[in-house]
Amino acid sequence: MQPILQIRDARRTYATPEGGTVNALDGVNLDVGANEFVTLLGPSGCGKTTLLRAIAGFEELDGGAIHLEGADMRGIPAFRRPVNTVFQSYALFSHMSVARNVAYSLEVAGVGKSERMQRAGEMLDLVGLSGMGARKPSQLSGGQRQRVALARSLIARPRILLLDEPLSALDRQLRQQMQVELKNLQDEVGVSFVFVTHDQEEALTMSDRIVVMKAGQIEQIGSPREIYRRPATRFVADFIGETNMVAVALTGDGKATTDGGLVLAVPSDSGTGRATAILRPSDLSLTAADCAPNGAIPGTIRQEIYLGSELHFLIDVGGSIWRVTARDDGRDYHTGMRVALTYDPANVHLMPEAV
Ligand SMILES: Nc1ncnc2c1ncn2[C@@H]1O[C@H](COP(=O)(O)OP(=O)(O)OP(=O)(O)O)[C@@H](O)[C@H]1O
Repeated sequence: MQPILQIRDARRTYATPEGGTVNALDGVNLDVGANEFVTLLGPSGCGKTTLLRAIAGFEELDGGAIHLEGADMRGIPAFRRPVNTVFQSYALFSHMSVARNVAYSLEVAGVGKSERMQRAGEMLDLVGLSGMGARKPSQLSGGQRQRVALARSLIARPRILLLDEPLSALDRQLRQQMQVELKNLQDEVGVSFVFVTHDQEEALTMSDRIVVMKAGQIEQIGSPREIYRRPATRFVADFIGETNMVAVALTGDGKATTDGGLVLAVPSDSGTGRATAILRPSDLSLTAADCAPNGAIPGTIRQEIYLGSELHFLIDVGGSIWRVTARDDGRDYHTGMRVALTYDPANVHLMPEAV
């Protein structure tokens, strides 16, 4: 099936006031399918917003091409593209009613009032604001205003909705609620979403696929599970959640040896040579040193961090610090205690050492 959005070798260089240049987009390739929720994730300055603005038509590329529904977008102004954008600051018209805000693009397009109001009502139902059309934006909460902005963007039935950190102004609880709602809404309306965030948890929660960017390039594209479980590079492993990374030599018999002489069990088909082994803190379990099974990793608790139902531990393993997340099982673990770490070898992910 033809992708709705095709990006080929997109390049954009900015001249900086300091006299240098920045490659904001440095050869980006990406396809987005119909009804897909794709998230652009990466640290500040990696090029997420530049890519979104190039898709929307607010920014020209220096090289490469963007196709929407098969059509080359070069020279096509923003308002003629089958996309709409939701920004962090929702920029509603404060003097207009909520319904009129939502219907504004239809008003500009000359659609008659009764149809406008009917469609605005449908959109407000969709985003959970039934009956609030007569209010002014100032009479709504932050989360409700963001929903009005969504309704306003969806009313013109774009094929793709671009969302630039739309939840970042909301407090944590509302934000988590809106993450679930936004994903449900996207399923319901069947529009492709390209969502920008630097919040990895948000990306994992909502996306069908995550695009991890670094310095104008794509590091990895994959499902949330692939990105979390099988990071392609150290950068991705580090950026998505907490990680234990250790350099090892694979000995080919389902074993690997760290530079400190520790022997780890790894998946049996792992081959030989140098590699980086990755173990997530939640894949490690903690036991007291005196009841450790064979092959457990010995260590000493350096710090214990209490987080309600979970405990986080920093464990000294032969001079390097490993992170472990454990459920609070009521046992008395304390700083300085000798412990052992156990794990399922199938959960050890191996990466080539160089990346
Ligand atoms: N108009 C501009 N002039 C010069 N440099 C720019 C301009 N716009 C962006 N840049 C630079 O291009 C790079 C990418 O910026 P961009 O806004 O796309 O990053 P981002 O990933 O969206 O970051 P953030 O998460 O902070 O919004 C940055 O190094 C930025 O400083």
